[in-house]
Amino acid sequence: SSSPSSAVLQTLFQYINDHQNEFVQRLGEWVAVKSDSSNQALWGEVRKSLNMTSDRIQAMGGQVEFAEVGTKQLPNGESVALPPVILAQFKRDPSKPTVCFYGHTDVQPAKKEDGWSTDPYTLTEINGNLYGRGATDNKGPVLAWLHAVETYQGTKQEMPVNIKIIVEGMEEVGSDGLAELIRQRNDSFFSDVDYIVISDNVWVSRHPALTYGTRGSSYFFVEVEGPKLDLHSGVFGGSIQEPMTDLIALLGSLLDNTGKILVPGLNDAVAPLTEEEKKLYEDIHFDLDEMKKTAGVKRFLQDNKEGILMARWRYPSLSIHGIEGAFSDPGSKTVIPRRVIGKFSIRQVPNMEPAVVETQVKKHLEEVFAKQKSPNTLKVTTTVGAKPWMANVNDVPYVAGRKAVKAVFGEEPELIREGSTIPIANNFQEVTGKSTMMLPISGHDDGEHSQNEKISRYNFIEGTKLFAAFFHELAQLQKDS
Ligand SMILES: C[C@H](N)C(=O)N[C@@H](Cc1c[nH]cn1)C(=O)O
Ligand SMILES: [Zn+2]
Ligand SMILES: [Zn+2]
Repeated sequence: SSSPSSAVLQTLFQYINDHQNEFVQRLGEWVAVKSDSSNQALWGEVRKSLNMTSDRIQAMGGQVEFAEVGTKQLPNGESVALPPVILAQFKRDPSKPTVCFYGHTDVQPAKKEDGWSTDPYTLTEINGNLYGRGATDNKGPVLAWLHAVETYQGTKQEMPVNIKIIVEGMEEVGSDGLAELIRQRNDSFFSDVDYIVISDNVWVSRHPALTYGTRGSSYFFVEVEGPKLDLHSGVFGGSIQEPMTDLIALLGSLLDNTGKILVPGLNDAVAPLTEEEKKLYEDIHFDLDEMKKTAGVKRFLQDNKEGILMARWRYPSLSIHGIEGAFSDPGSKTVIPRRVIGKFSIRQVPNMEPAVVETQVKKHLEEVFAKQKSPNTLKVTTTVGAKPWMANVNDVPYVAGRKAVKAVFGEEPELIREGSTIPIANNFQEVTGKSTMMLPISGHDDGEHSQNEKISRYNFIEGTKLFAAFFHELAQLQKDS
């Protein structure tokens, strides 16, 4: 239509189209930084990615504070300073609503030899897709927010909202220190924030979506220690109880072949499924066969859309991730590892409590280990402990989000939940009491955490338009109220 509102949006969208190559090039510069937070040796790169974010914000006239969030104790007892968190803001107009967007510039590990078709740290465009570690999780979306602000400046349009920004570099390992920072700054940085918006998850189909729930997560380390050094299996095999045998028994006791978690009591807390909730799954677009193809699996544990979405969104799941200390190189070394650490995580849903889950898991593992009658020692520790998060889809930012999706994509968004975890989402809501929403721009097949992670040029550029339109729609809602 030719309303003044749509004229503003058309001007913004034109600028984004005209500058898309510049935006993609900048994403390439960001992806080139190996900001893998899981590897402490790469925290310098994490800091570099935060510095690049800060430079961009400052180039647009924003003020940046690098907030220190304390130290992390390493397994060897040493304490190291955590990468800081960016708290940024632009000049404030008290008559306008304030949006604070949150994102992260750290990434999951990636090596070409893991099976990537291109170098993970060289953004490579193939058939409209931009491949690179962090392209979608979460450098692309963070840049898209900044480009949306830049678009208002570039088109000389007045910013319709005030902007605050939080960017961290430790999300992939559980957002160390961030919850405490939010508590400390609740009465200062957050006091004038109206809405917190996160864009760190994916759609479930080719249709745009708004997300109103995420699962929580607890990460477990199960350590079994035996002999004082690795031993020859030809000499000691058969005469000692091997730590790896104990660990396999422990890990094997956690879930069955239907995906059911076998830790006693754990499933009891799960919120019951209501008829009303059941109906919500019917209209979601989700192509089971395409999903199978994308993931390269022969079948899922559930044979219908509703079953798969419920397993992803509203039921807990347990995944075993690895065994530290086990022989994992190619070849056939005949060693008995002296100490092994099994790693698994449990995704948590409403109404589960990470602290209760931790107690249940520890009790279960201790009981299984007791049955092993092992002379070895068992140690169970946890990290992360993130709660699930749920929003009210009638809140103002969801209304603005719907209008913005309509303006950019010409359709209504799907209302979805997310199986992954954004550790800080629940803290934002509980500590600040501010309305928190998730506005994803990443595609359902972007492969977060996988080989060949990507964001499509379409999602990156239309996503930038979505954010620009979101600012506009949010301000319009305030004017209309
Ligand atoms: C959804 C987000 N992009 C993400 O990948 N989050 C991580 C956070 C996490 C949870 N446990 C440890 N890190 C995830 O869901 O794996
Ligand atoms: Zn992420
Ligand atoms: Zn991630």
